[in-house]
Amino acid sequence: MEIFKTIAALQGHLQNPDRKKPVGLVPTMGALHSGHLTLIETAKAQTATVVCSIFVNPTQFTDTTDLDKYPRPIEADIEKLKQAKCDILFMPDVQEMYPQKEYWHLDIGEIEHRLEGRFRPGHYQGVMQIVYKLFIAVKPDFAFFGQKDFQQVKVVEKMVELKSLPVKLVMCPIIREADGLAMSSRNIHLSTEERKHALVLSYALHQLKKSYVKEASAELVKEAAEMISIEPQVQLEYLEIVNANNLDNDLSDDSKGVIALVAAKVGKTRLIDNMMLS
Ligand SMILES: Nc1ncnc2c1ncn2[C@@H]1O[C@H](COP(=O)(O)OP(=O)(O)OP(=O)(O)O)[C@@H](O)[C@H]1O
Ligand SMILES: CC(C)(CO)[C@@H](O)C(=O)[O-]
Ligand code: BAL
Repeated sequence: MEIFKTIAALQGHLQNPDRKKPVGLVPTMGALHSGHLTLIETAKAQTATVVCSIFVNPTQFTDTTDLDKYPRPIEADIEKLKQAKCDILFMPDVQEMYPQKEYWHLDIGEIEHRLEGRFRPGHYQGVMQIVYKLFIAVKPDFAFFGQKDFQQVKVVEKMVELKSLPVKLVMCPIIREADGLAMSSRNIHLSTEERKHALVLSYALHQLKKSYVKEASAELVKEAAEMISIEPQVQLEYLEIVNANNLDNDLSDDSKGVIALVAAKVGKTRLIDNMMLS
């Protein structure tokens, strides 16, 4: 695996005529787990050169403590990527990606402000800013994202459309621990007790999936939210059933599916999860 820390070195390498196309990009913030490795595996199956980026992007953090304590086990990450036979690792520092202070704003409408956007205002502008920079640096034919960050996929989709970027997005399924907890780099912050309480999130989503009928969705959300709220150390931020096409509460045209999304703090750790219901 080749490792690059600068855009110039990465581009020099990618422009080599021996470099096989298509190129697939897997953007991450590191602290890699099986969810990330599944993205790499999918990228390997669908493209000829796989670039994984590891960059803890400061502009998408709305909480400085969250940024400071974000796990950064870089040596272990490099080892995992080598074992997964990733072709290229791009791991720039903050100075490389943001050599100067710059303004970014792209109006993508309501989709930015719903759900995560309500609790992390400005988060998706930061995500779009860095994903745009990565797309310009790597020029991938395909980019791979996890369904765990479903709203992020929708946001990036909108950016790709508005900026007319020649990249195809591939969304990969959520990888879970054996007991149902969605894998997340932030799970390592959970104590043993909190880890048990966190299970209520995936359990509530499974219950919603089992009992989902469109007409009863408000009632079902209320019941599931109550179940989450009574779990010790779990503070629910949102639980919503929305149209998977536009994240709107209007389910009248549900031809692109319906999805339940949840976010909660478990102790001090903020977790998200979601599940398609139809
Ligand atoms: N459990 C998972 N299953 C599938 N994809 C995942 C999973 N967890 C993360 N991803 C995807 O990996 C990519 C990089 O995510 P990131 O590095 O932020 O990891 P994370 O585990 O989501 O971390 P965080 O704790 O910050 O949410 C994103 O596209 C994300 O959706
Ligand atoms: C896409 C991403 C790597 C941008 O920093 C990040 O939001 C993430 O890890 O999902
Ligand atoms: N996985 C999304 C990145 C973030 O939480 O900032």
